[in-house]
This record gives sequence, structure tokens and C-alpha cells, in this order.
Amino acid sequence: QIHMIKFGDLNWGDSLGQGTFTRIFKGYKTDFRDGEKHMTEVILKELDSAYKNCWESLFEAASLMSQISHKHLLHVYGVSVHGSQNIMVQEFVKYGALDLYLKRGTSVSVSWKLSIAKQLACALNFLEEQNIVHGNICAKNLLLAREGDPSLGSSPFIKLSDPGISVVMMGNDVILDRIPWVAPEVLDAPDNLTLECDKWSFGATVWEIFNDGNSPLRGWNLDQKRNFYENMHQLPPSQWTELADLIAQCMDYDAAFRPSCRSIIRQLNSLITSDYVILHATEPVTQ
Ligand SMILES: N#Cc1ccc(Nc2nc(N)cc(-n3cnc(CCO)c3)n2)cc1
Repeated sequence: QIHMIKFGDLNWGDSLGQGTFTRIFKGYKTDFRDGEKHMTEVILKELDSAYKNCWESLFEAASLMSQISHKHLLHVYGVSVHGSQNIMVQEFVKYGALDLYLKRGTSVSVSWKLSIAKQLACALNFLEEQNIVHGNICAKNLLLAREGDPSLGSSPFIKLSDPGISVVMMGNDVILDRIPWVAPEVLDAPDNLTLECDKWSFGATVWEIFNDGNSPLRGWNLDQKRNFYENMHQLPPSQWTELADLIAQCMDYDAAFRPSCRSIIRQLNSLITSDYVILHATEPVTQ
């Protein structure tokens, strides 16, 4: 069901960084449609040859994303296998990873941030309706397709990237390093990823969005991260109480207590219409 792309149809551009066990390149794919040659901008996600055994997991992530389509889910064109190279070919999203965009210090308003959070909640709601667990919700996996222009009142637009290699395939240290995005219950049993795990990660991702893309628990070592969960700590709460409450509900150590996607969307809608947004219409430019 997933499209196999001929390696010869791929043109490789600059390296853009790396994910877990993968390297990201800008590129182009050539295809012929109605007798014409088309070059489409793509992102080439190559699996490090050291992790060949994870190929099925990358392949699964790719086929998952190519089987479902939604406006806030990244489009995956297919995969290409060439010798020991395993490559996922996905749509090039104009402004790249959201965490990097926010770290670049672009000052964005509260309503801009809420708009992104709501789009992510809608993507999660869609996945929940399809009973599909993503397993790797974080700001790095949110791609900014449209910046949105406050003066024109046009809002930003994000696409949720593929989950990449499943956390199930990873060693304990890689899972520990994903604290606080990975739900606590995953540490005990990595293979029981549930829809509730995505809600926990949603909470951590909203925290990132409202903290200028700074990674929560940045610089903490694996022991400190492990203790964070063992002592059932929470991330530093936002001064905006209602936002802090939503994040805390999502990051409930008891998975059964985490809100449904519908409840998350309802709470985001009430945040969007609250006075706090008007008061903080344009955040002071953070230098
Ligand atoms: N300057 C710049 C710039 C960089 C990238 C894109 N576009 C894009 N599209 C995708 N589908 C996936 C990714 N992507 C996935 N992981 C990363 C982290 C390393 O940057 C990036 N980037 C657009 C602009």
C-alpha cells in the first residue's frame, strides 16, 4: 500500500539535521505526469545504516502516514530502498520544524500559539477517531507550513510529522531521554503505547509552544529525568492558570484521568476566547 519510489528519481540536496537514527536532507523527486517532467521539493529522511533493523519501524511509520490523509498530517510520498539505504520521501514543509522556528526568537502572540495547539489537537482527534497512536508528539515533529501574519490576521498552519522509529524499538536510555514527552507508563512497558500516551505528549508539546520552543528539562541527565517521573513531578506551570490546568490534565500520571481530544479542543476554544488573549495580544519581543 505504500508507494515505492525509484532511487534514480531522487535528487539529494543539503543536509538539514537529524532525527533519532535518521538524517534529514532537502531534495527533489522527479516524476512524469501527463507526459511532462515534474520536480517536486521533498524531504529525504534516511535511516542510519547502523539501525537497519529499525527499517520495518520506519516503513510502518511511512505507510501509516501514507494511508491516512488529513490537512494537519504530513504527506508521505513513499519510500525508496537502494542497497543499504532506506529512505522515506515526504512533502517539504516551507518553514520547517516548529521548535527551531520558535527558538529563532520570532515573537509570536498568544493567539498564534493557541492556534497551533488547536491544530495539533485536531490532528490528534482525527488519529483518535481512527484509533491510531502516533507515539512521538513534540514540537520538533510539528512542521510550520504557513507563518501566519498578525497584521493580516492570517493564522499559522502546522502539519504533524511521522512518528519516526517507534519508541518500542529503542533502548531504555533513548526512552528515558524522551522524558518529559514520553508518558510515564511507557517506561514500564514500552510496547503498550496507547492513545492516552499521545495526550501526555500533547501536554509537553503545548508547554514547549508557550515556552518559546525551549525544551522542558533541557540539559537534565537520564538519572534526573528518571527521578522527575519517580517523584511524579510536573513541568513548571504557566502563569496563565487555565493553560497550566490543561497541560496538567494532559500530563496526569494516571492515563485514565487524561482528557479526551474533544475536551482538549473545548478547553482550547475557551482559552482562545478568554480575556487573557486580548491582554497579551502581542507579546513583548523576547530578545
Ligand atoms: N531553514 C529551513 C528549513 C528546513 C526544513 C524545512 N522543511 C521541512 N519539511 C519537512 N517535511 C521536514 C523537515 N524537518 C524534519 N526535521 C527537521 C529538523 C532539522 O531541521 C526538519 N523540514 C523548511 C525550511
